[in-house]
Amino acid sequence: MLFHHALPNKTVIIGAGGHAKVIVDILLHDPHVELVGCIGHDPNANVLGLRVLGGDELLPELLAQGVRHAFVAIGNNARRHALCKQAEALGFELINAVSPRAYLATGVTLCQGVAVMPGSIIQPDTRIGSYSIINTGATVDHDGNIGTACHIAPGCHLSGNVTVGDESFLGTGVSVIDGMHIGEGCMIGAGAAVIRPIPSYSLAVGVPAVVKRTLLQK
Ligand SMILES: CC(=O)SCCNC(=O)CCNC(=O)[C@H](O)C(C)(C)COP(=O)(O)OP(=O)(O)OC[C@H]1O[C@@H](n2cnc3c(N)ncnc32)[C@H](O)[C@@H]1OP(=O)(O)O
Repeated sequence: MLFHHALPNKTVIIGAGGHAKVIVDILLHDPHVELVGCIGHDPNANVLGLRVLGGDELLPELLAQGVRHAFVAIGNNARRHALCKQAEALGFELINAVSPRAYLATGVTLCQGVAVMPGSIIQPDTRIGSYSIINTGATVDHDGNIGTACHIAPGCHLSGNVTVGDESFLGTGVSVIDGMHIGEGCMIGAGAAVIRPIPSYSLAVGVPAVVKRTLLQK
């Protein structure tokens, strides 16, 4: 009987800041991934010893050299979203970075380019849209629906049946009661408790969360 051992996917990290460090820490332990370096503007950035190769202009050359996989490790939602689209348009396949210390229950769907950090828990039948981040120790309970390019920051707790629209950011430690809908392009301040639906493009803060102002749409 022949055993086929697939070679690890050569992968470039787009981004070289603090968020990239956390992603690299996860992917360094993934046997399916071989990290070739980071894309960033500071050649001296310290990304857990991974080399900063240069700027975005290197991406077509890397692709030609057989680096077909990428992960966009940028914290800002709109910027990450745009860079993910650019990388895909160039021909990269975006991988997921899922910590082995996260718990993903039955029926969880992760789309492309998703980060799931250590200590996070995603409960049954929840969907995490492409390019979203479920950060350290955050929990998303059953039947959740997180849109594209969202960021659920460290220690957030989303109860069952919560939906979050595209590019929304929930700051550290946000709590959301079950069945709530947070629209797209929202920013929810650290420590807020969401007990009423939040309209799209709102900045909401506090316990309970109230809308402070409307944000500019793209
Ligand atoms: C691994 C990582 O590090 S992931 C990154 C995690 N980062 C975070 O969680 C950051 C979360 N960010 C926040 O909470 C910010 O304060 C934001 C985004 C809500 C608001 O930022 P800004 O747009 O700069 O607003 P600004 O600081 O001017 O505050 C606006 C008002 O909201 C209040 N406010 C801001 N943040 C909060 C908050 N978290 N809770 C309660 N009130 C708040 C301010 O006091 C101010 O009130 P005022 O108008 O009565 O004076």
